[in-house]
Amino acid sequence: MKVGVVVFPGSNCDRDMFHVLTDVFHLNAEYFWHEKGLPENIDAIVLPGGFSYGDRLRAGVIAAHSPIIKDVKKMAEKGIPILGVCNGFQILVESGLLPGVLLKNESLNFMCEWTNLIVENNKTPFTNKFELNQRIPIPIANGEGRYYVDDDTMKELKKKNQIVFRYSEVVNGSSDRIAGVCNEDYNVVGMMPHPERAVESDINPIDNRPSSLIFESLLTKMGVAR
Ligand SMILES: NC(=O)CC[C@H](N)C(=O)O
Repeated sequence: MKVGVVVFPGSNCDRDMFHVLTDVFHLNAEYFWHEKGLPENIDAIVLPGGFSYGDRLRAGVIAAHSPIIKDVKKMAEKGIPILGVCNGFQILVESGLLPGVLLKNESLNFMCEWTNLIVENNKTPFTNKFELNQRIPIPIANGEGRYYVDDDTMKELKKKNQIVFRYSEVVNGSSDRIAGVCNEDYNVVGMMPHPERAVESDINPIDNRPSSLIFESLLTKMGVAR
């Protein structure tokens, strides 16, 4: 199986993500520059974090108009697992693949700290190894991390079980403490915290096991034994 890691001008977590996919989880991964198309033989896609186009206008909005997004949308329709992390999540909402928008944190500060997530939906390709309500210690690093949806969309999200992760406490003013959501088919997931910074014990002072389950869920979904 092959995972495509999409790279935009200003992506800066692409190598960390690639390292984790290949060196930690022994997956076959390949970088794809945003101006290119995606080949048919891609089994999963990751949009990594960073500052695409310097977060100009609004984080993720310019990257959402990149040529590669057309192919990402086609893959999403086919049901291929797609994960957006931080700026990747911002790009997924700006491209319309996920509902809502990421606004500046309530504090207006860039926030770089450890948070705790609670798993709210364990039926996605990135959460199938979790128990519901399982806690994930995981770092955030963003300026525009405040997830916002209007009341009607919030009702829909709840009805369709599209809230995947919540912060255990108020972190940045996100609607309903939402840290990650999925599309109606559950195959497209976006999250603000960085699992690729939390799966190795030497850089995770708390517990690297829960974040690892995000990648192990993908392995399970793809039928890759571990
Ligand atoms: N870590 C990242 O992906 C960068 C954060 C993001 N572009 C922001 O500051 O909102």
